[in-house]
Amino acid sequence: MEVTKVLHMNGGIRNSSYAKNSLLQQKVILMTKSITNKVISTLYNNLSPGETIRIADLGCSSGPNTFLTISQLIQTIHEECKSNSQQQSPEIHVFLNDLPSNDFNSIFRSLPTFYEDLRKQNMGGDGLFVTGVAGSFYTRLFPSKTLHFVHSSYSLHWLSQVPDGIESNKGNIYVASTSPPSVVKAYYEQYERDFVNFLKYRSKELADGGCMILTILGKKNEDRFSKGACYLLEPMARALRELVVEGSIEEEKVYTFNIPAYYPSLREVMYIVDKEGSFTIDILKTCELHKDDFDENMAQCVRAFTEPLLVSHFGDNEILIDQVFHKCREIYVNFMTIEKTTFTNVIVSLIKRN
Ligand SMILES: C[S@@+](CC[C@H](N)C(=O)[O-])C[C@H]1O[C@@H](n2cnc3c(N)ncnc32)[C@H](O)[C@@H]1O
Repeated sequence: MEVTKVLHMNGGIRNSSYAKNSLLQQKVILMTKSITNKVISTLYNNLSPGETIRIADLGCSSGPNTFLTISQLIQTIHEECKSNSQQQSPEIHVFLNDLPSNDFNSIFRSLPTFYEDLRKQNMGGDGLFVTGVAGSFYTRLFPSKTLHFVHSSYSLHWLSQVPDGIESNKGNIYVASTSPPSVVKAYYEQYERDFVNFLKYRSKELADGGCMILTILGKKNEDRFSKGACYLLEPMARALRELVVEGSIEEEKVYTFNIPAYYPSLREVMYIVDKEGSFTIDILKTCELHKDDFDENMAQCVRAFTEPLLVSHFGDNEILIDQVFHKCREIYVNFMTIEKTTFTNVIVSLIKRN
């Protein structure tokens, strides 16, 4: 599976779209607002007169969350202007990045309404420039020293590829309690390689004093089978195994399906940032979100971010995909009533070392 070609959230605004099934991620963006405000305020106060502030949102996807992130940032800049009695906000250039198969068309179609809403709220719109940037954030995306701020929410747990050497992970689609130690190691090592590349490239692209705030779906502790990730992916693994027993999918097909994602712990994030060395850690913490905090159909939520991967591996068979998620829905209901579902988010605020 070529992840950079295949991976994207379900586009558009149909029932299974990411736009309609991303409440969990929306809650997470709102949770980090105070940290983001603080960082943006500092950046604003350090701008030279007339300087354009350049911000990148990496893994922006499409739908309301894409615009929620930008409007929060713009609002903070406007509030800073007001409190400094400045008549005019600096020009703001926002780069929205995602993989090439992301639904950028939906974003571009929504832009006029977004600008109009900003004007209605007296937050300008004229000095805002939005640019789409298609490409993997595990590669260089921007010229040297051009960005002031990088934001990324719920994207950096995606890997650049399914780790090599995990053929023995049969019947699991991720790191599960029955995965051999070699599989756990391969997943972690792929994560470390990818995150190091991410930090290395961003350190080249950020201007001196530039900052990043990254929110990553993680695990609660060093327990490699920590529940957070299991809540999301284990029901799908069970659904696929049931479909093998029923004869709807070949066993070998399920044995070779693995999700290219890794959910790191706070200590793993800290270790990799320190080891790579381009950034100092300003804030590093975990925040938990409970399923009771948002009303979302988890099977639909998981469908919105995994369907393209399933289609690429099992074929574009709508009946089969419907079957998988029909089973998932039943499994989620049982799974979540037995256990109190909690999602652990690792939030890290980083400042580029000079
Ligand atoms: C769960 S969505 C998060 C979207 C949005 N930031 C939010 O909080 O709702 C993760 C996004 O990261 C993107 N993504 C994953 N790997 C990527 C990569 N290597 N480069 C750029 N985007 C990537 C996916 O395509 C997807 O749109």
